[in-house]
Formats: sequence, C-alpha cells, structure tokens
Amino acid sequence: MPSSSSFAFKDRRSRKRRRTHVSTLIYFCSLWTFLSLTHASFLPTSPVHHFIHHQRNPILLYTSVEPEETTYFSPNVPLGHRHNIRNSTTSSSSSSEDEYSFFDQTTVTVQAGSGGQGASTYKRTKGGQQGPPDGGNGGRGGHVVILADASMNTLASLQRRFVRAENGQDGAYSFQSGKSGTNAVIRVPLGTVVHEVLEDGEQRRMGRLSVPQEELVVALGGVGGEGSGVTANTRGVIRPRNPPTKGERKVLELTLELIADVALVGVPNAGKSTLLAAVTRAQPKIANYPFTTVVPNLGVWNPPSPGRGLILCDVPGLIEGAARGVGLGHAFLRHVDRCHVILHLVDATSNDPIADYEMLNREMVAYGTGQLARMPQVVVVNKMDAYEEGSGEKWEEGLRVKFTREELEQRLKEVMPHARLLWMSAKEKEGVDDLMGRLAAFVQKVKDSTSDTK
Ligand SMILES: Nc1nc2c(ncn2[C@@H]2O[C@H](COP(=O)(O)OP(=O)(O)OP(=O)(O)O)[C@@H](O)[C@H]2O)c(=O)[nH]1
Ligand SMILES: [Mg+2]
Repeated sequence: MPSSSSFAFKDRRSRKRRRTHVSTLIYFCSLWTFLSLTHASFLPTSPVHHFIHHQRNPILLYTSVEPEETTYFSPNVPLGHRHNIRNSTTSSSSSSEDEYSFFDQTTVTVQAGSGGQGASTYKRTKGGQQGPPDGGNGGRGGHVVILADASMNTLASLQRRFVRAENGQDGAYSFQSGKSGTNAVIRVPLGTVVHEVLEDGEQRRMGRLSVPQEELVVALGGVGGEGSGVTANTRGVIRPRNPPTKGERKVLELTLELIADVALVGVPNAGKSTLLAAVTRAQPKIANYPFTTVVPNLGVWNPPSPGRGLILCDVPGLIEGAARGVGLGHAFLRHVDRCHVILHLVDATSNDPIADYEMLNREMVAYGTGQLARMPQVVVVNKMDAYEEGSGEKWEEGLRVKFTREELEQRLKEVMPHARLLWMSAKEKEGVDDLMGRLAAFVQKVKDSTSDTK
C-alpha cells in the first residue's frame, strides 16, 4: 500500500508533466503561427498559406507537392525547374536570332589609351635636400589594332561594340618612365574592310585586311606626359611642360568582303553546301531544309595535280525577290558580285527546276546595276542520283523528279543562253571531279580575259 506522502509526490509529478505538455503545445502553436505568417512556402500547403503567399509574391507560389502534370511556365513548376526551362528557351531563341542575322557588317567604337602623366619629382640628396628634377615620362597609351585572323569567317564573334585600349602608366621618381598601355586587338576575318565614320556621317576608308596576321592601327594611343627629369635630351624642368595627350576615339564600320573565284548559287536546298563539303575541307551545315546556310562559307578546292586552286563561296539560298532584299538577298547577292564565275546549281528534285533557274536569273539581272547578268555562269544539275536505277530508296526518302533526265536537259537548254549543261551528284560525289576540273580551266580563262581587257 503506498503511503500518503508517496501519493502527494506522484500527484505533484503528474501536474508538473501536464504543465510541461501544455506549455510545449503553446510553444509549437505560436511557432506555427509565426512561421506561417513569415515563411509560408516552407510549410505544408494549406489554403491559408496559398492565400497569404499568393498575395505577397504570386510568381514564387508553388506547392510543396509537385502536381502530377506540370505545364511549362506554370507557377506550380518548382523554381529550379522553371529556371532551366526559361534558360533553355532564352538561349534557343537568342541563338536562332543569331543564326538569322547576317554578320558581315558591324559598327564598333574604339578608344585608344591616354598617355600617362609625367612625374614632377626631385632627386633627394644625402642631406635630405632637394636635388635636380628626376621625374620620368608618362607611358604611351595603347593603340587599337585590327588583326586579320585566318581562322575566322564572319564578324559574328565581334560582339563587343566598344573596345578600349589600356592607358599609359604615370612616370615616377628617379627617371622611371611609365609603362606603355597594352594595345587592344580586334580580330577580324580576312577580307574585312575598315571605314571610319566621320562626324558628318561620311565614311573614310582606312584599309582592307587581306593577308593573315596583317595589322591595321585604327586609333593611336596618346603620348605620355613629359617628366621633370634631366636626361641627355631634356634639360629638366621644374614642372613638366608637355602634359599627356588623350588616345584617339573613333567609330568604325567593319565590312566583310568575301572574294572568291566561284559563287555557288541556287535555290534553298539545291545542294550548294553539300558540294562545298565534297570538294573542299570546309564543313558547312548541311540539312534537308531550306535556309540551312545563313552566312556565306568559303572553301578552297585544291586540284589533284599541282596547279591553281579555286576559292568557292557557298552563298545562302536565294528566293524570289532576293534582288529587292527579300530573305537577306541583298547581303547575299553582294557576295556573288565579288566572284569571277557563278556556278548555278539546279535541283533536279525541285518541284519546278526550270522555274527555279529562271527565277534566280531574273533576280540576278535585277540586282544592282545588272552586272551579275553579265557574269559568266556554269550551270550544273545536282542530285542526278535521283534518276539512277534502283533509286527506290530515294523515292522513299521523298526525292521526286518531275521530268526525265532528257526532258529536263532539253527544257533547261531552251531557257539557257548556252548549251553547256553539266550533271552531278554532290552527295554521291559523282561528276564532281569533272565539274571542278572544267570550272578551274574556265575561271582561269575568265580571269585572263578580264586582265586582258583592263
Ligand atoms: N540525293 C541527293 N541529295 C542531295 C544531293 N546534294 C545535296 N543533297 C541533299 O539536299 C539537302 C540540302 O543540301 P544542302 O547542301 O544543305 O543544300 P543548300 O543548297 O546548301 O541549302 P541552303 O543552305 O538551305 O541554301 C540535304 O539533305 C542534302 O543531303 C545529291 O546530289 N543527291
Ligand atoms: Mg547550304
């Protein structure tokens, strides 16, 4: 039988335990209320939390339990996930913008470095007295230099719109001249022409970079200030008389001029890039959709036996209205203009190869002063493998030929100014060597005749 004192002890103990429980409960309830008001998103979802959070920051609203079906951009997608989606769409949209802009012309502002200050110091003699002036000259400001880089083929990488060279360092005591500022180097592809844009909007040609590693100084750095020091050439001055000068600042327009022997011209998907890849080491993008090429690609074809090679320019596909600028036609036709010979590729599997051929010639005649119309043209029908026997697989791939080979040849010759028509398959590399051999001889003839007439 428990004693009365032990009963009293137990009673006190159980009351104490109850009190502890109640105070713990009160503590958790108040903590709950506090957290729900301040950090609602960390807590399990309840309509109250939703409401509070929604009011404060609807963008950050998401449930702690991910909904079964998440829709992109829904506020219910966890934040990290949503960020990924956003990033990927932003980057893809910007890259597609990049792809469809034509980077052969850009404007850049350059600022050469200013000269450093000349020092105005005096030699300290043993007794702490001031000796003769010993200030060094300020360093020269860095120049802005344009450098021809053979590994580049567009101005696309020139994202910086403002280029600044380093300032020269200041001179110091004991005849220490300041270090010259480092030059700023702008790398551009070969064939870049540099113009200075003057204040009245007029342009002054500064030069063209055509040899690898060629340099063009476009903005001169400022001259360093004169120091006070006595040297063999200067008598020493109490205060430097010639202050440093500022570096030049210029607005430059850079234009990429591609000069090739042969321009590969054709409607989108004709196989121009396939031909370039087949005969040169260039690796243009090739795909079965129009406008795969958006920037002209250059490639060098080397003949099998030693001789003169050919520079080929794969011009992006041209469409109706190109001469008026449709589909960046102006920019592309400008490159055709600078070549010696046009290689006109006709796609045998097009819906209407003859209409394509005539349309392209119309555009070339309409472009500029009509000089493209006078440019010699070699016509070649591509994708002749589509006619080959057993071309069943090709039909499955969706290649269709509207006319037989003879019909197409006859119809083309009816609209062509001459009867020299070549056939090839750029993909299967059939007829390609023959074409290139003839082309090289023809280009040489054209070059010889133009140099004769000059
Ligand atoms: N069967 C066959 N397909 C070819 C031939 N030449 C090119 N193609 C295909 O035609 C499609 C277009 O080729 P591209 O070389 O990208 O055409 P492109 O003229 O450069 O096209 P754009 O850059 O859009 O102007 C690709 O799927 C090639 O594989 C060929 O001789 N035979
Ligand atoms: Mg192409």
